[in-house]
This record gives sequence, structure tokens and C-alpha cells, in this order.
Amino acid sequence: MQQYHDALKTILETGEVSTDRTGTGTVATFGLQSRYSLADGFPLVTTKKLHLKSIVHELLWFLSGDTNIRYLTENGVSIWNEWADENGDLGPVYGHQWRKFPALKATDRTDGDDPLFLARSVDQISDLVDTIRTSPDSRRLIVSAWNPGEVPDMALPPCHTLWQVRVLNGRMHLQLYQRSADMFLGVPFNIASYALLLAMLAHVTGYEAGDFVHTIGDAHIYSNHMEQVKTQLSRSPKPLPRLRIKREVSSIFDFRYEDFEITGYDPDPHISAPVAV
Ligand SMILES: Nc1nc(=O)c2c([nH]1)NC[C@@H]1CN(c3ccc(C(=O)N[C@@H](CCC(=O)O)C(=O)O)cc3)CN21
Ligand SMILES: O=c1ccn([C@H]2C[C@H](O)[C@@H](COP(=O)(O)O)O2)c(=O)[nH]1
Repeated sequence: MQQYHDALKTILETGEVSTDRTGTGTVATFGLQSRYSLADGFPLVTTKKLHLKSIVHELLWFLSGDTNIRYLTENGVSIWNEWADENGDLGPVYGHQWRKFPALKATDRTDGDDPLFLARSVDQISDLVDTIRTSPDSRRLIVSAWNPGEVPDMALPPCHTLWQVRVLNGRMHLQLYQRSADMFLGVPFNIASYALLLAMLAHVTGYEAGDFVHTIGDAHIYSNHMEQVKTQLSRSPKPLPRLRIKREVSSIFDFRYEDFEITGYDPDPHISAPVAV
């Protein structure tokens, strides 16, 4: 995970001090890209201990279309607690947009002068897998969580905004555009989560998992994470662990928590940090 350390160093060396919504203050760089080849191992940060459990459950929860934190809390995952309302709801966040992106289709009928629309919803994940199967050379394999009409109703507008898949020579690649990135707390989760998603998509469609390309808009280190980042950068990255999918799974929606095994993960101790709300 030298790439992750390099990104942190770039922000410390070239970033600019900024105010932000949470009132915490950051050092930020706008526009940063890193590439993680899954052939080198599974990109789980080794210079602090990460809980893969939270990452796997969060991804399965997104894929199920759920936007209430109940499933997460039942599985001991608390990372979304601060943003949920009293019923555990987050509004139409990732799961909703991935599986039920609302769309209107114009019809040729009218009501007086007003055009009539047909309301439907788009299951972007099913469509993605179907298109990979029917048109593997497609350059249109995109999933968007950014829905301008619904952003005001979301507890937090999506940070991982849009992603694209591309299959080249039997290898599947995935690129994420992340509009805003908490480099110390959120990003290690985001990298592992999208690498896992790539491994799952490659598994169900029969391709080799290739590169995860992480493109970031505002890449920031919060002012109250500086000591933690320095501690982490004083440590040396170790060889990456390996991910194994233990069972033959044919649908992207059939994965279970128990299907994943990580071997060879020998991280340095955990470094705790406050999350900016
Ligand atoms: N400021 C901020 N940073 C984020 O990374 C973030 C948000 N807000 N809001 C929405 C989600 C929630 N995410 C989070 C929230 C908390 C942790 C966190 O506290 N991580 C700890 C322990 C995690 C655990 O329980 O396994 C860590 O040390 O990584 C990580 C990601 C990512 N997102
Ligand atoms: O998956 C995620 C979700 C959130 N973040 C971080 C990025 C920012 O620090 C905050 C969001 O604040 P905005 O003011 O809406 O940008 O959450 C992340 O890194 N990864």
C-alpha cells in the first residue's frame, strides 16, 4: 500500500489549509489518483489494523439496496450511526441509488398540454452485470450514486459518487470517482470496499480482477488526524494479504459474509481517530 502512503505524503507536502462543513479544518489537495493492482494482493492497509468485517457488511448492505442502519447495527457495524435519524434511516443513499435509481420515461401521451411520464426505477447493478455479460467491450459500464434531485433528502450526499468498469484482455478494472475523501478514516475503507466489489464482479462474470483506480476530487486530512497520519507514515507497508472467495457464487446478490477469507494480514496496531460529523 505504498500508493496510499504516497497520497498522504502528497497532501502533507503540497496540500492547502481549508475550512470545511464540519468546522474541523483540513489540509486538502484537489485531484489525486492512485492505482491498486489486485494481482499484487488485496489492498487492505497494513500500517494500521482495519476491520474487514465492517467493510464487507457495508458493501453487502449497499448491494441489497438497504438504506436503514438496522442490518449494520445487528452485525456490530457502527460507522453510519452518527448520520442516521431516530428510525435508523439515512434517506435515499447508496443502496437506493444503486438498486432503485428513480427515473422518468417520457410517453407520447399528454394530459392537456402536459406530457405524461412513466415512473420506473433502474437497478443499476443488475443492468451492469447483464451488460458485462452481453457486451464485455462496453465503455458504458457506469453506476452513479449521484442523483441531483434526491441529494437534499440524503443524510450525506454520496462521497463515492460514480464508478466505471472496463474489461480488457480478460481482466476487469474498476475506477471510482470520489468527490470528497477523508484520507485517514474513510479512504482505507473505500479502497478495500471497491477492491472487494471488483473481486466480486469479476468472480460472477468469470474475469480476472485487474486494477482498482481511485480518482479523488477533494483529498483531505483533517486537522485532528495529523498526529495519527505521522504515526502511520513512520511505519513501513508490509506485503498485502490475499482475498479468497470460498464458494462458487453466480449472482452478485448471493454473496454472504462467510464467503470471504483474508489470509496473510499482519497489520501494525490500530490507530484511533475522531470522525468529523
Ligand atoms: N468525516 C467523515 N469521514 C468518513 O470517512 C465518513 C463520514 N464522515 N461519513 C460517512 C461515512 C462513514 N464512514 C466511516 C465512519 C467512521 C469510521 C471509523 O471510525 N473508523 C474507525 C473504526 C471503524 C470500525 O468500527 O471498524 C477506524 O479506525 O477505521 C470509518 C468510516 C466513512 N464516511
Ligand atoms: O465513504 C466515504 C464517506 C465519507 N467520506 C468523508 C469525506 C468527508 O470528510 C466527509 C463528507 O463530508 P462532505 O462535506 O459531504 O464532503 O466524509 C469518505 O471519505 N468516504
